[in-house]
Amino acid sequence: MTTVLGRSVIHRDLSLEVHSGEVLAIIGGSGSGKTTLLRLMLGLQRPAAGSVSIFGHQLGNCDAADLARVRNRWGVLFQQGALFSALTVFDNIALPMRELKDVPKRLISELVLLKLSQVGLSPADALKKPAELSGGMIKRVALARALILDPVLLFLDEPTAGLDPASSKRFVRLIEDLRSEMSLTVVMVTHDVDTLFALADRVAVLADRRLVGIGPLSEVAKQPHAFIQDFFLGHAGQCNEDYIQSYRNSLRQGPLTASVAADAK
Ligand SMILES: Nc1ncnc2c1ncn2[C@@H]1O[C@H](COP(=O)(O)OP(=O)(O)OP(=O)(O)O)[C@@H](O)[C@H]1O
Repeated sequence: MTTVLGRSVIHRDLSLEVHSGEVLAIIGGSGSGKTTLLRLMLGLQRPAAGSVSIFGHQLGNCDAADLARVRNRWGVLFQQGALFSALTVFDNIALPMRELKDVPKRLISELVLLKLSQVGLSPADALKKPAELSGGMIKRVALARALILDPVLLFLDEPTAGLDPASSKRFVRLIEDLRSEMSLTVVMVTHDVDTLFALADRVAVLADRRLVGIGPLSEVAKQPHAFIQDFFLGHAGQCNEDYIQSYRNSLRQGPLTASVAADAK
């Protein structure tokens, strides 16, 4: 696949496959085309050459009904949460269900409250507006909205950006819990090494308009490309299976409910 924006070639002959059930992380320097790649996968942008296929459908060839069906099988967590400031938490989360039109009101209510509790928020939070929420809570509400249609695929754009280290750890743990509970496939863009250690099964590295590395973190981190070496600088001793496993185990310790309360504004 080749992507051109304006006069610039952003990706040249790039090929990427996402495996069912995995967490694939996309990393790369600023301006390397990570967000553009995500937008291509979401059908928000078209490649100049090549194609994007998802659930057996080629995005460029789908009619509106097929595209809607495909979109209903994925959820997206945008970088800033992208909540509507005029809507309550409840209405923000309910939005994708209301767009389906024929879902009964009572079912919408039940599902919104269920998703709220799944992301560690209380029914009282449903009445709040985004301005009344902490950064960690905004991410949780945005995640609840991304999951409201029970997707099989979840896209995360910089899921921990803007969170302090403790909130970031809590949010990563929540993603991991939900991922295993819901058997999700996850594609995430991140620049945060801790988030990679915590979640990624495979890492894809964008640089020089192409993928300069793809595979398990422990293998990718060994590759000599300058961006990869800079990215993992100071983490060389940690990029091995034993460290990654013990880091993941340490994140799982302690009750989740207590840590959720710490995100409250
Ligand atoms: N609409 C556009 N027209 C022309 N160039 C664009 C457009 N949108 C983005 N670009 C350029 O495409 C390149 C890739 O942008 P993109 O946002 O995908 O990078 P990124 O890796 O996500 O960067 P960051 O980590 O800084 O968010 C950048 O050089 C950007 O300037």
